[in-house]
Amino acid sequence: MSLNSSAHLRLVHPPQLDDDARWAAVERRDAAVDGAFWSCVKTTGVYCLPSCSGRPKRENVIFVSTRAEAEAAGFRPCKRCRPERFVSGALQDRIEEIDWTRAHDALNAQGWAPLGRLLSDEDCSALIAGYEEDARYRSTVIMRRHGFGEGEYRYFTDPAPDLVSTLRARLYEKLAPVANEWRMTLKQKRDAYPAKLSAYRKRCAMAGQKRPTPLILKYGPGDYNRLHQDLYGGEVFPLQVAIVLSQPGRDFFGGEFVMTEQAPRRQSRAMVAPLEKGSAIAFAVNERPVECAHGTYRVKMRHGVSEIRDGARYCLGVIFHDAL
Ligand SMILES: O=C(O)CCC(=O)C(=O)O
Ligand SMILES: [Fe+2]
Repeated sequence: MSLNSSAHLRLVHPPQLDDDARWAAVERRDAAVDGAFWSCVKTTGVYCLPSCSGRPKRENVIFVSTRAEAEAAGFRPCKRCRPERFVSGALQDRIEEIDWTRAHDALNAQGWAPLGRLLSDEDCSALIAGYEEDARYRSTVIMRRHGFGEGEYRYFTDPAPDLVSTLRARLYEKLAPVANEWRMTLKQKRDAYPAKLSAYRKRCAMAGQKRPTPLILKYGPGDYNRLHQDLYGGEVFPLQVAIVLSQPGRDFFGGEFVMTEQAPRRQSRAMVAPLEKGSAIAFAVNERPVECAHGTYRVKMRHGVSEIRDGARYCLGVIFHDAL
């Protein structure tokens, strides 16, 4: 099975349609142009795929080219056609389409940011099927043996499949500016994070951290992941990404992605991130700065997964520093 995300491309270069052609496509409910544009319905406040079964009036519809534009204008995803679930095109383009300004604001405000759907059903299935292929992995961890929880995970060997390498390299570039901002705010002595993952991995290697950290986790009924921090040595990139590969409420029940934050002299706060199949979350690995009237303080974050009550839950973890 191919893990190359271009194997199931639908629209690599969406045709540039004028508004009349867009409206004609909406009238025919043309799934072939899904992803090429989005129709926002002023009367209902939702935005839709061209193939949506809804029947808006022409005068109530405006067209936009990206979901970020629709959301910025205050429109919500339609409950019928679920435009937030739609994925197509090259993975790089999906990553570009994320509203990174909003993600950066969320990371600064709460230490985590939903990135929306990044992987297609086919991507998720390929990664899950690949879990059984020993040659892809450098090691397997049975969580109980280390007191990490119940379940297991496997670290990809180098080079990881295209999909995983692309995700890691491109997401790194988007998150490095936040990492550098946090480094400055927290007055850390470490050098600036380079713009490219390849340069950062060289730095990890100089610190003796040479083993790749992207992994797939697999949980069954009764399994869970204790609150933890993914630190693998002194070299730390302060953000990481997780992508759930199974659909909650169908493939598994329970198994929520949980985070806690510990501020100085405060009780911990718990946060739960809603994650659908294929959707990604970026979050703080260990510390993040919080600015207040008196200056800046440091908050510690941990993450884990609540008990899976039934079914199977797989997750792709993308950590940017390598391991000792
Ligand atoms: O299974 C999950 O959602 C959490 C995975 C995790 O701990 C990680 O990606 O670092
Ligand atoms: Fe983790």
